[in-house]
Amino acid sequence: MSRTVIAQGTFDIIHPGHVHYLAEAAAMGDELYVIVARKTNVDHKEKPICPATQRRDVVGALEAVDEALLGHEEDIFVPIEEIDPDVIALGHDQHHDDEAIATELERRGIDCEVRRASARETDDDQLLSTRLIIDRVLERRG
Ligand SMILES: Cc1cc2nc3c(=O)[nH]c(=O)nc-3n(C[C@H](O)[C@H](O)[C@H](O)COP(=O)(O)O)c2cc1C
Ligand SMILES: Nc1ncnc2c1ncn2[C@@H]1O[C@H](COP(=O)(O)OP(=O)(O)OP(=O)(O)O)[C@@H](O)[C@H]1O
Repeated sequence: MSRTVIAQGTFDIIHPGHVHYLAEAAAMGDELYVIVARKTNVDHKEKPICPATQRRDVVGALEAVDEALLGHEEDIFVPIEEIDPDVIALGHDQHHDDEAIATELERRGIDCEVRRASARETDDDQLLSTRLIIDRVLERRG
């Protein structure tokens, strides 16, 4: 039976950390759906610069991704209910509580495993974070 995986994030300025996360998420199953966060739901850091449709289109063009879709504006569990995945792959630094997500999935009758992807490390000068890229741009061009 085919296993469906969901990954999620803001994906404002794409970098190799995103590519690593999505490749690892894809390897957890057969089909990878990626939910792209709406600006209104990004409240734990600066809001994204790029429009949601642009972020979705770039994520959807990555090799590991079967389908990228815009997240729901109010209830983040709506796309999950529709896709009915086997695995939710959380990013290594995502602020969401694994246990709280698992509890809500159970409450809604969604039988799905919650896993964490690993971090991509770098030993050179790569910028594996949207915030670091923006900081560098401001430093050099601001
Ligand atoms: C399982 C899961 C589903 C999500 N679904 C949505 C969604 O439908 N709409 C949305 O705007 N954000 C959704 N999010 C939230 C964002 O994708 C994300 O957690 C956060 O706001 C963006 O921060 P990040 O890029 O640092 O992860 C979801 C998060 C998780 C963990
Ligand atoms: N270096 C990395 N290694 C592995 N996963 C990463 C890395 N950077 C981001 N991700 C993952 O990609 C997903 C989307 O990340 P997000 O769009 O918040 O990017 P970001 O570059 O980390 O942003 P910011 O720097 O603004 O926090 C998250 O699940 C995050 O854990």
